[in-house]
Amino acid sequence: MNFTLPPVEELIANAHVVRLPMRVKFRGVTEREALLIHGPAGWGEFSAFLEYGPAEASRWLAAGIEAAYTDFPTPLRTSIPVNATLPAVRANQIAGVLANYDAPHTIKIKVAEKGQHLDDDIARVAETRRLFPDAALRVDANTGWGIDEAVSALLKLSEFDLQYAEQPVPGIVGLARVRERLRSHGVELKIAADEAVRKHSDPLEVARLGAADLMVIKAQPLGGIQAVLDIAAQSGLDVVVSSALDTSVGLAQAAALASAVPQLPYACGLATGSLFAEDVTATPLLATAGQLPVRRVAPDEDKLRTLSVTTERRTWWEQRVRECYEQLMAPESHN
Ligand SMILES: O=C(O)CCC(=O)C1=CC=C[C@@H](O)[C@@H]1C(=O)O
Ligand SMILES: [Mg+2]
Repeated sequence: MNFTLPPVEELIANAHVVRLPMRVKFRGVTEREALLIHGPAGWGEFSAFLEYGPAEASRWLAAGIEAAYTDFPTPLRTSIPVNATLPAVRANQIAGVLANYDAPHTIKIKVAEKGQHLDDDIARVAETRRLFPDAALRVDANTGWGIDEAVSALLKLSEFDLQYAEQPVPGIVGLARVRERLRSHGVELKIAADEAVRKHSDPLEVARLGAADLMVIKAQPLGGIQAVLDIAAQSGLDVVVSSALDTSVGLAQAAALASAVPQLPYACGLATGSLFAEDVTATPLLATAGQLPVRRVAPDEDKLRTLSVTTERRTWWEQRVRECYEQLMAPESHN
């Protein structure tokens, strides 16, 4: 970390825990909990997914503290081109979900959802292509396929003209295999690494092994803006800055990260504010015509009140902050 950790009691004293309802199920959740930290530089977000243990979640805490205690970097751009994100909904729900985004020019479609089949993915991608004939389409399987399955699925899905496929299979070597196998079929579909970057002990391994064409990078999961800018610079790969399904406070940090990345050849996955039915401010960070503004976000007091969680959940989050803080204080911490 490039800043001194404030005392944990100070973090807890200045924290608010909220729960936001979502318009549509995403990543298996219909509600999203987040702890927001108020600090001298503004607001930060700590919203590691509930199932993550302290080692992984501590990077998210470092990011939240960074946002609350340090200034955002000097922006190289004032707005960020963003994609709409389409959860693994049925084909007849697509138009309704995408109506929550203002004129998207790029759409990321979730595929390989547990309990669904390749036919569902084909129907979803085909219908999205029918509705948006000129949009750039990409798919994200979140490691949901095996190698053979990924190759046959992507051979079929690439008929709809895909910009890239994100994390079709688990691991780093798996990505490289899928990429090679597609090429041996004459399909030059680009492969993006996401989980292989943010969940791996070494986020640069993908780049070192040349396992993917581009990297998805996220502010909270990778420990904050400065940590991610270092990873991006060292990787030498093209990057796509994506959200961690954050509230508008976390999205502001992610947009600040995207604003400071030297090259942004692809739209970023930062339009996820549109997936929420409620946000922490009456002026949430939403995209207009595929562009997201770069600005700080402070939650509204009345939203903090109406969206606040039960005492029991608040206690759970406080305990989690303490456990993650311990990790950040540990001498072996890589953060
Ligand atoms: O990249 C996007 O378009 C939106 C963000 C997004 O897809 C995700 C946000 C949070 C958790 C992840 O499962 C998921 C992703 O895999 O990229
Ligand atoms: Mg992904």
